[in-house]
This record gives sequence, C-alpha cells and structure tokens, in this order.
Amino acid sequence: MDFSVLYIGSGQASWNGAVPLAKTGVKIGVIEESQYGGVCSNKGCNAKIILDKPLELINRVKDMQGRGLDGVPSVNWEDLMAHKHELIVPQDSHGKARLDNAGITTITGHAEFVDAHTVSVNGKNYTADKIVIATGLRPHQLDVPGKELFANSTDFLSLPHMPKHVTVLGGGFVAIEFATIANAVGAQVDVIIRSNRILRQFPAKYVAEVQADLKARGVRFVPNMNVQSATEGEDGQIELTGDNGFELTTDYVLDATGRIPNHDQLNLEAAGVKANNHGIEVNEYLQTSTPNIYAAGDAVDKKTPKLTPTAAFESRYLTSVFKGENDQPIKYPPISEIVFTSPRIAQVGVHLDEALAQPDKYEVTEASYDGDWFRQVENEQGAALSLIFEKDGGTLVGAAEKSNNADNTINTIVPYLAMKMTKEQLNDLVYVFPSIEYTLQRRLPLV
Ligand SMILES: Cc1cc2nc3c(=O)[nH]c(=O)nc-3n(C[C@H](O)[C@H](O)[C@H](O)COP(=O)(O)OP(=O)(O)OC[C@H]3O[C@@H](n4cnc5c(N)ncnc54)[C@H](O)[C@@H]3O)c2cc1C
Ligand SMILES: NC(=O)c1ccc[n+]([C@@H]2O[C@H](COP(=O)([O-])OP(=O)(O)OC[C@H]3O[C@@H](n4cnc5c(N)ncnc54)[C@H](O)[C@@H]3O)[C@@H](O)[C@H]2O)c1
Repeated sequence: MDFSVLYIGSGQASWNGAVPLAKTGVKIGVIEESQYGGVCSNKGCNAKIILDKPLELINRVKDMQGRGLDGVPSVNWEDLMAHKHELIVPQDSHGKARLDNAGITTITGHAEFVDAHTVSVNGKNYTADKIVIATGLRPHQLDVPGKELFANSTDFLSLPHMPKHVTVLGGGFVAIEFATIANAVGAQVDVIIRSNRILRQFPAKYVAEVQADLKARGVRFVPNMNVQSATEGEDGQIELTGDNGFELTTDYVLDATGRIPNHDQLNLEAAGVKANNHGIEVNEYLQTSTPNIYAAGDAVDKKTPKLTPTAAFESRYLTSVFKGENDQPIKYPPISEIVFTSPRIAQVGVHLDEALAQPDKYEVTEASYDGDWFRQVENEQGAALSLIFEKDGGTLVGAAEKSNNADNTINTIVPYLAMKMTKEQLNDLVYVFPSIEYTLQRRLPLV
C-alpha cells in the first residue's frame, strides 16, 4: 500500500488529525483539488470574519456616541477587500506547507474511488489501508431559469465593489451574515426567504430582535416567497420574478440557499460507500458502510452542526482511533454555535426554544445586562443571556446570548457544561475584574 491513511480533502476535517498522526511516523497522503486548508481557511469563516470586523467596531463606536466618542467611521470596501486578500491568499500555500512540513505527501487533483483501497487522481492510482473522506460541501444553486446570474458565498467574499442594491436568497447563516455586511457597507439589501423564519437553529426571541434591528437599519425582508426566474436587463440589472406576480429589480443576487455534499463526484459506488443527500452515512465510529473507509467533517450525514470546530474534533477523534488509543464511539462535547450578526447570537448545549417548550424538565432564567454597570461601559442596549438548568439536579445544561460579546460569554460557559460543574463550583471560580467573565459569574443564579 502507498499509504497507511489517505485523506480526500485538506480542510479542518483532514489536517487537524493528519498532522499529529504523521508526526508519529505513519505514512499519510492528503488529496486536494482546490485550495489547501479547505473552505474555512480560504472561502468561509476566515474571510467572512475579516469583512465583519469593521461592522463590529463601528457598532461599538455608534453605541459610544456622546459618551466619549464623536463621529462614526464608514467602511471602505475596496481597502477592506485588499486587507482580506492579503490575509487569505497565502492560506492555500500555508495549508500545503503545514502538511509538507509534517512529512505528509500532498497530491493535487480530483480524487475518485477505484475500489475500497484505491483512489485515482489525474489518472494515477494511490492505495491505502484506510481512507478518510473529508470532502465537505459546496454552495447549493437554486434551480430556476437565469440561475447563472446569481453569485454564491465564494463570489461575495471576493466582491471587488459593493453594488448599490444586493438581494439575498435564503435565511440561514450565510444569508443573514452577508446581508448584515452588505447593509453596513451601504447597500440597499433585500432578503428573500421561502418561509417566515430566519436562523431557525437560534432562539426565536433573539432572532426576532436581531431581525427587527436589521429592518430598522433598512434591510427589507420578503417572507414566504419562492423566486421563479431571473433575467438580465439591458442596463445589467437582474430582474427577479416570484410567486403571486412578485417582481424585483436588483444589481446583485447572492444565492445563499444552503450547501450540498461533494460526494456525488467521488464514484462512491466503486468502494461500496453509502451516502444520501445530507452526506456520507457513518456509524458511531465515523466508519462508512465500507469498514476501512471513514468520513469526517461537513461531508458526514450528521445531526451535529456542520462547523469548523466539529470537523476538527472529528478529525482528532479519528486520529486517536487510528493510533489505537481509543476504541470508544465518538462522544461529542457540548457544541457552541454563533451567528455573526451585530449583535451576535451564540448558544451552547440545550437550545433555548427546546427548554422553553419543556417547563417540567428545564428551568430557564434570563439575565438582562441592561442594569449591569460593566456592560453599560460600552452602552450596549438590549443585551441578554438565557441560562438553562435541568430541574432534576440543578445542573447548567445550556445557554444562549444576544450581545456584542456573545462569543466570549458562550465560550466561558462551554467548560461549565462539558465538566458538568455544580453551582457551588462555579461560585468558587475567580476571574479578572472587571471583565465579561466576572460579569457573567455575577449574573449566574448561583446560590
Ligand atoms: C461563507 C462561510 C462561512 C462560514 N463561517 C463559519 C464560521 O464562522 N464558523 C464555523 O465554525 N464554520 C463556518 N463555516 C463552515 C466551515 O467552513 C465548515 O464547517 C468547514 O470548512 C468544514 O471543514 P471540512 O474539512 O469538513 O470541509 P471543507 O473545508 O469543505 O474541505 C473539504 C475539502 O475537500 C476538497 N475536495 C472535495 N472533493 C474533493 C475531491 N473529489 N478530490 C479532492 N479534493 C476534494 C475541497 O476542495 C475542500 O478543500 C462557514 C462556511 C462558509 C461557506
Ligand atoms: N457562523 C457560522 O458558524 C457559519 C457561517 C456561515 C456558514 N456556516 C455553515 O455553513 C453551512 C451553510 O450555511 P448556509 O447559510 O449556506 O445554509 P443554511 O442551511 O444555514 O441556510 C440555507 C437557507 O436557504 C434556504 N433554502 C434552502 N433551499 C431553498 C430553496 N430551494 N429555495 C429557497 N430557499 C432555500 C433555507 O430555508 C435556509 O434559510 C451551515 O452548515 C453552517 O453551519 C456557519
């Protein structure tokens, strides 16, 4: 065999486990058809957070007007895009160097299965004892006449100039994060959603508040609407039609209607690997229907959120299995999630809406920050934290926050949940004062 372990895809689900495994002397190959490091590094999280940064800063500056700060800066999209390129373009070569430096053989090209132990790339066959499918997702394209006029998330992340009128299709993570960015940069933004709810996985109450805030800033939402066609007008604008005679003329359409698995291009049948529209089917050891073939990250059909930290966790889990250090099924810790709106919404553990629907099982307390002096230093209004306790035993099992600092608060709570800490133990922790964490501790109903 050419390799002990051969990874298809070089994203978070691959390198996080492949690099430490290679360092133990195991012979490893990684195949990548596009950019090394995968979506998050090159056309996902990293690029997005660079474009979001000025918005976050501007919102904080707005809150401080008349409280020590005068004047609100505006976003220079072209400069911001140049800054993004400067940081993101090298990620591909850094991603490859990370593998090369660990002694991993990198193979550039499109991989397809020949059989359960053989993968073909550019007409050459490579054999391996074990193969890990870590091929991720690609943007879904709405199937309507004129769909070629639509841009996707990758296009938006390299948009040279912000159009005057941006129309976003979808109400998920990408749709709402990018609508928030386009609005802050000065575009008129319309968001067309096929249902009447955006960001379904986040607490309805906080989502409604964020949506109301976006509306107040000029974002228009078109609920319960299916786009039916797009045509290009003479002036280069895009004319959309939809249900019940709906028409909209716009400069730019971002199709943010979700992401679909790449496994349809892997010739899985040759290896006997089962998959469906949601991803590769795996057992609780991330093993596919063919025992020597595993899958990790976004490529997997799973209930766990398809995020970078979960992909990295699964990759590290597989390494512990391959090293013979772990014979247990994968056991996910509480997974935290955040949507980068302004303010952010973040959550971990039991979801707030699920807890509110089961009052016999959960006790929910909401701690408003409006009366908290430290949170008022930045004059943020309407920030709130919900804590979910199991009635039986009183353990903290979930939390959700809507605020500029939601990421920090939820990250602070992650170990509380993972270590199943009691109220008394939480009370005994000592944090820097003043700080977000100290404030959080005072908001917890501890004793
Ligand atoms: C716009 C956007 C913003 C995001 N923001 C966040 C965020 O803020 N936080 C967060 O946690 N997550 C975010 N995500 C999700 C995150 O990017 C993914 O969860 C993560 O990249 C999954 O890693 P992965 O390794 O499973 O797959 P990927 O990163 O998709 O890597 C798969 C790799 O496999 C390669 N590949 C596919 N098929 C083949 C083949 N046949 N042969 C060779 N190579 C192949 C692909 O080219 C790709 O490089 C975002 C995603 C997008 C699109
Ligand atoms: N902050 C983050 O962590 C972050 C940010 C961006 C993306 N991501 C990840 O990337 C992935 C993809 O995000 P996304 O926003 O592309 O997908 P999504 O699944 O979050 O949202 C897709 C949206 O498109 C709509 N939609 C789907 N099919 C449609 C159709 N035929 N017509 C009209 N609307 C349709 C859905 O109702 C939904 O509102 C997710 O797994 C997410 O976890 C995470």
